This record gives sequence, C-alpha cells and structure tokens, in this order.
Amino acid sequence: MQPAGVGDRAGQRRQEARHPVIVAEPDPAGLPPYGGDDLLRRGARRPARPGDAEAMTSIDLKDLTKEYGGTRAVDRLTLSVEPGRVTGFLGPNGAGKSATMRLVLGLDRATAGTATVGGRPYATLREPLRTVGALLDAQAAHGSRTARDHLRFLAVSNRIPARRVDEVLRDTGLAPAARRRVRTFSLGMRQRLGIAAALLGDPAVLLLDEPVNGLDPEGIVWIRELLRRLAREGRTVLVSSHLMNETATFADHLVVLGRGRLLADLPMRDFLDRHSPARVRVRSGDPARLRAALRAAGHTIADGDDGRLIVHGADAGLVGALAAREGVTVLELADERASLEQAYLALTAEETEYSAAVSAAPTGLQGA
Ligand SMILES: Nc1ncnc2c1ncn2[C@@H]1O[C@H](COP(=O)(O)OP(=O)(O)OP(=O)(O)O)[C@@H](O)[C@H]1O
Repeated sequence: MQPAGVGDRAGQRRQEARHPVIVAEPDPAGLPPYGGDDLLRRGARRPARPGDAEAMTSIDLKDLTKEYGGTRAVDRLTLSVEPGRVTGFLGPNGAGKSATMRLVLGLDRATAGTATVGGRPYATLREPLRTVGALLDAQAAHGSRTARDHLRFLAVSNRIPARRVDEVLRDTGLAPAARRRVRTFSLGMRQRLGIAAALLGDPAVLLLDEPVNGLDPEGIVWIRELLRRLAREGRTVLVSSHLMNETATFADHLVVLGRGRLLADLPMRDFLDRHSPARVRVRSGDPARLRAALRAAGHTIADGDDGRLIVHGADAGLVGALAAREGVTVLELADERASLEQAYLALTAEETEYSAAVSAAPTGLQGA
C-alpha cells in the first residue's frame, strides 16, 4: 500500500524526509563489526521541561479505527504507550500492528478516532524525526544511495547536525559500509540502517516494526541492549515482533492485538501470571504415594516424562511441604511457568486471521 503523498518522486522525497522506511531485501553480504552502543551517552536527549508538549512523549490512541474496504484492520483501539519502558507489540499476522504504527506515523488516515504523540498528531510535529524515530520494513528501498547519503538527506531535511550521521553509523555498526550503496546491503544491514535512521534525531519516541528481523545472534544481543537502554533513558519504545522468546528478553510491557482489537495491555509479569497458570514439576522416590497425597489434597496431576508428575495450580513450596508430611523423598522439584510464547498462543488462539490448517498455532509465530 502506498502512504499518502508518495504518488510522485517529489512526494516520495517529502514523505521520506518525514518518515524514513527501509525495505528488507535478502543479500548475502557480510555484516561489518559492531560500533559499540555509547550512542545515548553522546546523543543524550535533553531532559523534558514542564509544558514542553513534544517532551511529553506517550503515544495515545483513542478509539482508533482503520478500515480498508470491508476489512477493519484496527478496531476502536484505545491505549497509551508510556515512556520509560519497552512495550512489546504482539499479535498474529494481520492483527493490525503495522496498520496501527502507520496511523501513528500519519502514513495512513484513520477511519475514526485519533493517534497522538506527546498529545499531538504526528502530522503537526515541526521536525518529526526529532520527536519520533521509526523503522517499518516496507516501502521503497532507495538502493542507489549510499548509507551515508541516505542518512544525510534525512538529517538535512530535519535540521539534524551532520555529525549525527557518523555517530549513528558508528553506533549501529555500519561505519565500514557507510559508502556502500544500500542495494548491496544484507537484510541485517538494512535493519541496522533503518535503526540508524530512527535514532538520527535523538527522538523521545521510537516505533520499531520487527527490528530483530534479519539480525545475527550478535546483532540480536545488541538490539536487546539498545532497546533496554533507550527505555532507561526515558524514551517511549514500541517494538513489534513475532519472536516471543526474544520479546520476553526486552519488553517490560505488552500490548497484544487480535483482529484489530486490543486483547491485552499490561506489564509482562502480569501477562505471564494471568495467561500461564502456576504448575510444579516433581520427581520423587515414591510417585504413586505422592500422587495419591496430592489428589487427596485436591490437586490435578498430569504425567510428565521420566516418571515426573506435573501438579497444576500449586507451587513448589506447597508440593514440597506435602511430600515432607507424607515422608516421600523428593528428587526434583521446580515451579514451571509457561513461556511468553505459550501464554501468547493461549490468548490469541481464537484471534488468528490466518492459521495453518494442520495446526492451531498462529502463523505469526513462524520462525519464533
Ligand atoms: N493497504 C491495505 N489495503 C487493504 N488491506 C490492508 C492494507 N493494509 C493492511 N490491510 C489489512 O489490514 C489487516 C491488518 O494488517 P497489518 O499489516 O496491520 O497486520 P500486522 O499485525 O502488522 O500483520 P503481520 O504480523 O503479518 O505484519 C490485514 O487484514 C491486512 O490484510
């Protein structure tokens, strides 16, 4: 889909200046070494001042709705993405994550409702890259430009000092590839360039659509640290991902969509507590006796592997105390929590627009 204003070349340049987007095309070229992550020490944001509208940096959606023809991609979404934490943005394929991000960035017009950044629609921000940095993995590639020229263009059009270009190139590990044309970049390098563009204006708000996509293991560790650091700096960080276990490593808070509707908006810990009930794994010298004692105490028990018992609705302390009372030797005892992925699957099972006929698992988790 073409965002508004991208119909001609001049329009495309205007659009690009306001909101850089990088296309992810596979390319086997190797990644350059990493440049370190001291970006935020050098590019530290000025502290928010009272009354400074653009410094009040939550993203606020109110009854946000987007329809494409007969499809309601975003359905009366009301929520706030708060500063100072990483908010993971989850949902099966087609749930409306990208559509929501595009609406926040003014790339699409809402059918109803509002999306604001620091209380203002994106379109009214004077120098948007200085307030909002975004990475979306769609749109035109500008493959004939070098990485540095791409960033310079964005910097000039947003009155960002040229020195920031070299800083973000270095901090995203792209300095050695600064003079290479973008079309020669690998997927991971393009992701890094997109992240460099998002960081260019030292923005208070970051919207990153699948930033982990294409990164190698070292790159994944790097982006995880970067996201955590950006949140510690007090920025608002919204990150969509299909990689549940990866999301669990960097997100403090989760927003989950299903068919355009809000399914969950709560801290990661609460999400896991709510959607992955407690259970205990126990292996004992006398499983039959322990099982009988647990049953008598009203617990539901399932068979684990190697003679272990899985006790639902209990914690390890309770099971250990019961085993001690019965005089049963305990060889292994552990609380078990469902992973974020399992909790997410349980929540979204009914909300998947596209799922494989052979499996109840949302296709959105492929590759997770
Ligand atoms: N330009 C468009 N024209 C028509 N339908 C669209 C357009 N953009 C999105 N949609 C539809 O809106 C719904 C939400 O799509 P969206 O891309 O926001 O989902 P998503 O959660 O980002 O999915 P994914 O995880 O696959 O990236 C889908 O049904 C999609 O087909």
